[in-house]
Amino acid sequence: MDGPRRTKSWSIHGRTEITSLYEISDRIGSGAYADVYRGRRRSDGLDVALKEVHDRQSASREIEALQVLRGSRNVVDLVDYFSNGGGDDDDGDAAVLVLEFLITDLASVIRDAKEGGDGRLGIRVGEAKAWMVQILRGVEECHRCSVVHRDLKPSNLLISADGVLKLADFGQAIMLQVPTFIPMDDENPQGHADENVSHIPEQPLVQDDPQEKPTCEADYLQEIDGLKAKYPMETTSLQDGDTSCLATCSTSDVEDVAFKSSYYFEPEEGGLNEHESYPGCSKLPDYGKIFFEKVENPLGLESRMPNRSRPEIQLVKKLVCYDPMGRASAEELLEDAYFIEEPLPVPLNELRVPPKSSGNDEISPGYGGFGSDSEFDEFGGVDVVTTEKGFSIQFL
Ligand SMILES: Nc1ncnc2c1ncn2[C@@H]1O[C@H](COP(=O)(O)OP(=O)(O)OP(=O)(O)O)[C@@H](O)[C@H]1O
Repeated sequence: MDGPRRTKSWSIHGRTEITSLYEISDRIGSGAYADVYRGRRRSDGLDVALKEVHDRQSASREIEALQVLRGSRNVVDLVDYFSNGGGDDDDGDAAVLVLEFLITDLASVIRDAKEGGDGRLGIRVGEAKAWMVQILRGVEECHRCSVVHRDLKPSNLLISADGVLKLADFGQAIMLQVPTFIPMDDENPQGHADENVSHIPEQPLVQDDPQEKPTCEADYLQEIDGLKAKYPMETTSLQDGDTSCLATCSTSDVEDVAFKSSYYFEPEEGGLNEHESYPGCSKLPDYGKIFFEKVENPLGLESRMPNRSRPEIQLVKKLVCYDPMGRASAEELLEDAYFIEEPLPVPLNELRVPPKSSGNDEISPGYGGFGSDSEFDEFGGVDVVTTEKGFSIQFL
């Protein structure tokens, strides 16, 4: 007779090194790679979320990134972690991250605003700005530490009861240079994270020499080849990373390690060409894999965003700029005129923080699923068609 079937939830409840320190209660979420449980630290009653990650690479990426980002106000705090014991998910000893517990997320805020929770429809401009500033601060903190999140979406932006927004879910994150590790036991005298750590990324997630920047096109292409060799192409199903990559218009998860961002815009004879919108884009490794349907008589953002202020439209333009050299950084955007014009960002205690609600954006959408995840609705639907070269995206 077969023994009892081991389920995913069995593993965390059966691990005494975890249950001796944390009381584990309900499962509060699950995603492509993880099950998340609510918990309480036995020593002091701290509310935590225990994230059991069923994928080694995702776990090591998240642990590395969160260690580097410890102390960042707008990034979820990694309280502790337990490495996996060498097996994969089915061995029942997945890595478990102990995170500060956050009660809701931005997807719930948006959903609540659409449904008119609290008797008010929509998000006031001052509230939207306050959320945006916090997102930008979180992104700026990541980039300052050379962490690229690659999976930003409303359900990965968690929010505390007092309105502090924190970037979470770093399972797709990459490090662009060697991180300075802060040993967990600096702030954790019990030292159990250290004892349990067998965490060594299967593949290095960092570049060998962060100082060496490509100086010319040949160096740049050589660097891309080197990175490709170092991070072989993964064959993954359509998970979050792919979706995020789609949002930045790249086609694979791993190839975009440092520089990837490709667009294919079929130039017209004598018309708009790559020197106008994205100089050098044809030299990028994935050039030609994605193309957009030609837009006849483009109307411009102004017509799609009626009744918006000029700084607001300018801000969006800075965000959607094709050329990464022309695209604004989070640091620059934090200084943007939009955030100092009236109405100003509201103080955190004026933000509406509705309870977490479940919606269809909890599971990452596939390529066809843009419409449910955010305010893409405002821009109409998206039609994605597989083609011989890759796929084409048509904004309807
Ligand atoms: N620190 C936390 N506090 C409260 N809830 C959390 C926390 N971390 C995660 N969750 C909940 O668990 C869900 C899944 O977590 P997370 O997004 O990190 O997992 P994932 O498997 O990487 O998900 P995805 O499919 O989005 O990649 C989240 O949407 C959230 O509802």
